Amino acid sequence: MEVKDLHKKYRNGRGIGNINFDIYPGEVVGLLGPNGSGKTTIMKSITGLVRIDKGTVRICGHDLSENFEKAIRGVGCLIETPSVIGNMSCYDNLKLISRFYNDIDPERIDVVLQITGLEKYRKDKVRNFSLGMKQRLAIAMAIYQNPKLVILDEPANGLDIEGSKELRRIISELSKEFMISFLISSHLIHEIEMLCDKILIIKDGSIVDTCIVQDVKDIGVSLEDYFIDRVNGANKKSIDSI
Ligand SMILES: Nc1ncnc2c1ncn2[C@@H]1O[C@H](COP(=O)(O)OP(=O)(O)OP(=O)(O)O)[C@@H](O)[C@H]1O
Repeated sequence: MEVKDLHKKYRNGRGIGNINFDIYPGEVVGLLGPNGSGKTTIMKSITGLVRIDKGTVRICGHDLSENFEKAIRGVGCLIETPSVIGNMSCYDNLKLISRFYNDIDPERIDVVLQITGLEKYRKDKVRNFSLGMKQRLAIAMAIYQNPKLVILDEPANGLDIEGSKELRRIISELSKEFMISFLISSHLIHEIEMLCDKILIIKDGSIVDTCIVQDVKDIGVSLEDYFIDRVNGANKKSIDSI
């Protein structure tokens, strides 16, 4: 995916501006920034959930504003709370999704249940699921249509240690085995550090830095210190010289 010169201002003057980034196949990219910095607005802008003022978003070669249906077909997303139906079984929630995609063999339901480790709960009512299981089901729903890019807004929120670990396992498997790219926002810096290859640091609606997690580790700086340095506006030399 390719995002160029993206701008979105709400009526109150807040929003995002001059956003540029690429995500390559199989890459896991984190959006890291303080509250109100614009992470959700970026995610909503690139999925057509808010109307952008300026810029281009290309997904799998399709321009989001010119060819919305083709572009969005390549995207699975989980923004805000997972929309699962409690009084239906796990399988039936997926069956409902499958109705939107006549061209996909419904056997894909079994595949996504297996990837997300939910096969043994397939008949269970979702209202009895833990938050981590609901989150896994939401991911199963997001990947049903074989997306090339999955967008997850704060996916580890409220998850316990095991739930977070399982989520990381699923994301890592999908990115490595199926070359699915991910764009993930989080406040949880350690979660982002363990999950992501690349991080976009957002402040006041702009990307103030793009870094490769391994490069930060290689210079011997914690991602936390690196992030604080960037958000506080220190220049690159200050951290490079540590
Ligand atoms: N619908 C809206 N109308 C007006 N202003 C908005 C709207 N949605 C977000 N904003 C403002 O735009 C800015 C960016 O908000 P956004 O929700 O994208 O940030 P965020 O980084 O996702 O925040 P958080 O980490 O708290 O979820 C904030 O100042 C916010 O108050």
